[in-house]
Amino acid sequence: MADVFHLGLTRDMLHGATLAIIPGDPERVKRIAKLLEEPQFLASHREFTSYVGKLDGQAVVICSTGIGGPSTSIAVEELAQLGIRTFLRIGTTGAIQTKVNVGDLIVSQASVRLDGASQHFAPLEYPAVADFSCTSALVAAAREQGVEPHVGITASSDTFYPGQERYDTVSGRVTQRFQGSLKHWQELGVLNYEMESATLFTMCASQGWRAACVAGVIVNRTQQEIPDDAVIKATEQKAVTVVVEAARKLLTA
Ligand SMILES: O=P(O)(O)O[C@H]1O[C@H](CO)[C@@H](O)[C@H]1O
Ligand SMILES: O=c1cc[nH]c(=O)[nH]1
Repeated sequence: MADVFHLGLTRDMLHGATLAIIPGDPERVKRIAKLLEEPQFLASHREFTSYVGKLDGQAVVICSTGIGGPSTSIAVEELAQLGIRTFLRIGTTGAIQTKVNVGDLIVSQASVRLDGASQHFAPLEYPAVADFSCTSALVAAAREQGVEPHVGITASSDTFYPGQERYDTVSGRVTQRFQGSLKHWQELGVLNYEMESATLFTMCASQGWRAACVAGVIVNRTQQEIPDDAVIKATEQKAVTVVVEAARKLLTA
């Protein structure tokens, strides 16, 4: 029987791992696992697919979070119940600054809390901030791959469409709160939109766990809306390599 409600995992299955790599997309889990030693499929329930493997002999878990804060909060809580204390998110993202190109990587230092789930962990005044050592490991790992990541603030939204001020919907409607918000975030220096980091950072910082986030830029909202499949694949792979090498650094530090 599983030790936790949703993930279908027991503590024994994790082989003592304290670090997890957490993509949003379940399909990405296997691609990450291929870069580990002795990768082993663990479970697949709902949006949560998990593998365990090793980096330099130390156990690492990979578990998808699904899209958005609520499912991320479940994955992170249940992984923490099983002993995980460091969470490295690897995602995809839409940039909103002209200086950021499709194919670039963004490491989030902190996130604007446009989600709901983070408010179930700490009040809105509390910052959604990444762990410094994990963030530094992501930046160092990227540089070692010859990639200079953008490091800065991310807007983390519960919704892909209105919360990220997309008008290309059936109704074409964006509620008042978000009308003009993309421009406002641009002016405030926000780099990008994604959907999980605010929940992840808030729940981890407020409970003494470490979290960081690297994301591959698959669209730039100042240029185009629909991403190219080949670009998605290549960009994701770049971010996957960086997150695995960052995990290795943190495990051997
Ligand atoms: O590629 P993932 O990790 O899922 O991340 C991004 O992609 C999804 C939206 O398409 C959201 O989850 C967003 O945060
Ligand atoms: O624009 C984008 C692209 C990926 N993920 C998001 O949340 N937004």
